[in-house]
Amino acid sequence: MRFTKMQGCGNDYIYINCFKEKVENPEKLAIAMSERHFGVGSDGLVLIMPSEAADFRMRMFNLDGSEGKMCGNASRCVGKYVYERGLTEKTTVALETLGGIKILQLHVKDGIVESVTVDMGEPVLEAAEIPVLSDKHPVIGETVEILDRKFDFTCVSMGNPHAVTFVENVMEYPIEKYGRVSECHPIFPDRVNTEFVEIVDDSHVKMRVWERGSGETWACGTGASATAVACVLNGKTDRKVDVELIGGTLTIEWNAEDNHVYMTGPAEFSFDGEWLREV
Ligand SMILES: N[C@H](CCC[C@H](N)C(=O)O)C(=O)O
Repeated sequence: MRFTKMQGCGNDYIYINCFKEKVENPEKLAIAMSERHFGVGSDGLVLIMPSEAADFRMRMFNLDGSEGKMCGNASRCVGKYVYERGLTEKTTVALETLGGIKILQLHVKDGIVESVTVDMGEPVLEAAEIPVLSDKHPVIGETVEILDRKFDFTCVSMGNPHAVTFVENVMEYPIEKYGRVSECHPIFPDRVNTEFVEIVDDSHVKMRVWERGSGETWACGTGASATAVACVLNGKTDRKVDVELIGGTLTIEWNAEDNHVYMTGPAEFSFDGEWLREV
């Protein structure tokens, strides 16, 4: 089975063109292919599929085999893939996901998709829809005890659940120690993606993420979007903010007119390959 490895800000996935390949058990395949030693090595698996409701459909699976409802970095890579591999000539592409239909704006120069802007839709702030067990609305400053520390979380869904907390010196922060526990904390019935955010100034933050189902990744598009919303809700930044991640920078704008969150960032091919194992 042929596959393509791509990454957006270092959040790397294996992409399979399901117009040509048949995937029987994506959960098992995600686990097998994502494994670094016996497999390809990645943060998970993304299926590019036909859609009845949009131009294309994307299903994404974390490296533990769990299916994510939406993936920001993968949606940009899908946009680049379908255009440069000739599946579409459109530069505005509708992508069906479990988190709804997302509109991708491909920024093309000389036939190459240099970056993509994704309309991530409106942030969801109702506790029950995130979901998080909290009686706050919006869920700002929800104090949760994790190991030896108390964290104040701002919770947002971008189609998938996020818990954002503000820290100092994020690049040195022990996020595995705390992220691994917050991921499975009982107040998050569907588990959660946890973002640790350091404010640099009104339009620039640094963020690291412990992702549900994948552990620390070098970038998270839905997480960067949730981070921008949390920063605005807490009065820490403007509505347009550069989110600096380990693997690169995403520009996020929470538009005051339409309440939509827009994410702009890169997408890159790494290599094509052929998977030879029966899974
Ligand atoms: N781990 C996430 C899915 C991947 C999201 C992230 N890689 C992104 O770019 O948005 C979840 O289970 O909700």
